[in-house]
Amino acid sequence: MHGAGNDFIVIDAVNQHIDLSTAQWKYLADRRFGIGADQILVVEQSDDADIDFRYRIFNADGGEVEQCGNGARAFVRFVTDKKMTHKTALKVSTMSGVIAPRLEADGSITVDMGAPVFASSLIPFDPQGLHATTVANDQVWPLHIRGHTIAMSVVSMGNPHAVQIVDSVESADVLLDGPAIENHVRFPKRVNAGFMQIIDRHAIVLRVYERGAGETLACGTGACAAAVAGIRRGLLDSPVQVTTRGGQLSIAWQGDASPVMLTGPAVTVFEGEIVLPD
Ligand SMILES: N[C@H](CCC[C@H](N)C(=O)O)C(=O)O
Repeated sequence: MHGAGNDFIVIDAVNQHIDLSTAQWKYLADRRFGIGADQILVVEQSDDADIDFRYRIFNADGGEVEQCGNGARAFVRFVTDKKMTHKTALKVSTMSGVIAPRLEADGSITVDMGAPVFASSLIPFDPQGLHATTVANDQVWPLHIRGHTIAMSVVSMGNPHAVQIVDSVESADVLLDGPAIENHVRFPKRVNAGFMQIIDRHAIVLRVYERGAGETLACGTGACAAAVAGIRRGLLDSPVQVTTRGGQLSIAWQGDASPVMLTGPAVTVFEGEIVLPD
């Protein structure tokens, strides 16, 4: 499946027992030796009567992570098409809390991704010794990367994001700066690196070098983080249309502790079975 080109293997772990090793997750995600995906999404039963499903996410590097916005839309499409639910509005628990995806009449999917988090310790981000610049309602941090300093907004959507504004996403050094940011010592759990080009107050173009997956064609939580950072900096107004290399996403956020709403497509490409090596 994919959501704006961010591609996933989605596995039903309600009707089969799934307990894979890191090496097996990596094998599944490998585009040459396995099936190939940015992330692997696992659909599990919920042990809470008020929650419809549990949703686990593994990056292509085999690491389990807290949240995946594009994946949440593929999740809804999967459980709906597999008739694992008759609901169109779900409550789904993830490692970072409960999200609420909803299947819209036009086939798009809107996900309440919860409120953004800015406290450094919760990102987690180590600002020690750095002096932030206050820009409207945002704190912008000077991060030293590959011999130059980049002004970063740092925000969590359950997973960590460092977002910078660039003049052009096409000329941005995503493939060199991206991994340097992802693995920067000030992010103890690494970080997703967003490169945002502002078009107007309601539109951006975005590239994201994702933690554990490299550059993807779209990043849902990255689109949320970029829109939130731009709104906080007084440069964007909700809703924000986000153009990614894989398609269009729409983000709505009313500020402060209100939830970030992510809307976009979810497409099933094919399904099948695989015999996993031990
Ligand atoms: N690479 C992310 C997980 C997937 C997020 C992205 N695919 C999305 O749509 O939000 C991380 O390590 O936090």
